[in-house]
Amino acid sequence: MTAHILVVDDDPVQRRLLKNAVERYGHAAHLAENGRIALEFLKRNPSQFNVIVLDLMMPELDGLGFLQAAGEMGIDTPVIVQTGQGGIDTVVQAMRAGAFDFVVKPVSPERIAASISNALKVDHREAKVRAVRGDRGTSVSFGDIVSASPEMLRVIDLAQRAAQSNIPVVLEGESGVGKEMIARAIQAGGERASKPFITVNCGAIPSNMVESVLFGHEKGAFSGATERHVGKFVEADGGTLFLDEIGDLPLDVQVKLLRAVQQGEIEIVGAGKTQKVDVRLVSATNKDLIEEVRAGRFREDLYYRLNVFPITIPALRRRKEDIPHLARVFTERFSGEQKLEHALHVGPGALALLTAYDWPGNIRQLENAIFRAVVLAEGPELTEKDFPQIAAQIPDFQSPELLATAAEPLNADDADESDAGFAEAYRQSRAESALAHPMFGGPENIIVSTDETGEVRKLADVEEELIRFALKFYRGQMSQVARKLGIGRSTLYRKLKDYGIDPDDPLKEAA
Ligand SMILES: Nc1ncnc2c1ncn2[C@@H]1O[C@H](COP(=O)(O)OP(=O)(O)OP(=O)(O)O)[C@@H](O)[C@H]1O
Repeated sequence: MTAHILVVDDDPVQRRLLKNAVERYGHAAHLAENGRIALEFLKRNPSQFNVIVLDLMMPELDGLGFLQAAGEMGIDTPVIVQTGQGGIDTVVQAMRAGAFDFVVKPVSPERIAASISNALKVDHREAKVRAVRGDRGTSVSFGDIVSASPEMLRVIDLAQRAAQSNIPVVLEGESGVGKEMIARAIQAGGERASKPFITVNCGAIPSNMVESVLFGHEKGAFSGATERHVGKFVEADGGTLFLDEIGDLPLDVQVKLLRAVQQGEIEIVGAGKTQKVDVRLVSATNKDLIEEVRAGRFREDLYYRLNVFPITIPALRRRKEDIPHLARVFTERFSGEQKLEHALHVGPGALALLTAYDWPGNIRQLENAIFRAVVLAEGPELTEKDFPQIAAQIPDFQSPELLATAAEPLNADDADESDAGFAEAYRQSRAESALAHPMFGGPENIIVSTDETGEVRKLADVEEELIRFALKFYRGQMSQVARKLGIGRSTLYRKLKDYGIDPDDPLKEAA
């Protein structure tokens, strides 16, 4: 099948090279000199192209501007962005804006062809997936939030307490750490669960519109106000208003927000009177708000009003224990959404790689990486080969095949800081496993059926080993362990007692 590829690049040499590469692999190339011209093509015929190859640095409308505008137009053609060396921040932004893949310039014809071929598979299969993803609904409970690290368990504990009252909460954390997810869980876990949850991205609204968006306006309130507009505060009445990127709120609107918080009333633009509202506020920021106060960009009085209950959600690289769990949960979910007959597994190589990476775009970036890997996977297991972009960014990543050598002595000098998480845990758990079960020094994830004399082992011994393994595997999360083993929690506790297993240290032999 001939696919139609739109190449958007302001550099004529690049355009020609990409055109040649695209045509060499049997596709038709269409060329645009910048984002504006590309958008015009799309306006004329939104489904004309199968894949878009987009330069990020362009005059008139750059790559990010194009992605945003295309998203607003509902264009869902997979976009491959081209970036210069070291432009990881822009790549993260591009991925966030919906890009499918990225290639680093200068790009070889083979690399761009492979990326186009992947994007074409997504183009075919993803339409179905998108429909399912769109249906997932927005209701999130605390049970949906994957958390294994002590840091995240603490966040959940604080958030659950906040959910019990109407206390204003500020969620702090980098982009993609899960602030909105926690905000939704707070709403769903409290008495306002059945009431509206309204989100406003304060950073995305033009500053002259913020007041009208938040508080609404009457018809004729200002030139262009041809209709009455209901503001977000009124929409959220009785429920929760999630103010995302609160640090971007203009100072004059901050004064009005302060009144809304202090007195529970708002003034609709052009109405000349106030209106009572009952709104629970959850705010989020990826800025250091106190720093914004010091710099005079955020009102101190509003800061103290909103920040009654601050919760900081750490970046994913600070809680690497969560990565394997998130990876498994996302893989299972996307396998289901893809309607795969059997859910894919995440192999140890992939887990080690994903854990070694620092994820500047946090959980959103991990989720997108797994989504793409599941869509494109060929076999029953995701391996490190399914994450080429991640692998390319950790050139000294140690292949897990090497790590899998059981009693290999640990050499701390080998692992740099980013490797430390899973790779170290993996080696340690293998070493511990070999110590605790010296006769089963084979790969950790194998339960051997015969003992050293060649006879079949006792059922109880195998059961004990499996329970110890499951406790380690699910990091002591008892309800998950019981569920996965297919037994009730009370049965699990009885068995722990019978076998003398300490759930906090499952590999320790009973005294
Ligand atoms: N602990 C978690 N378990 C499962 N999924 C998560 C978790 N945290 C975040 N996610 C998923 O990661 C994605 C990003 O999360 P979310 O939008 O809540 O982040 P955010 O911090 O609000 O990002 P931004 O600041 O960019 O708005 C979402 O798809 C969310 O469902």
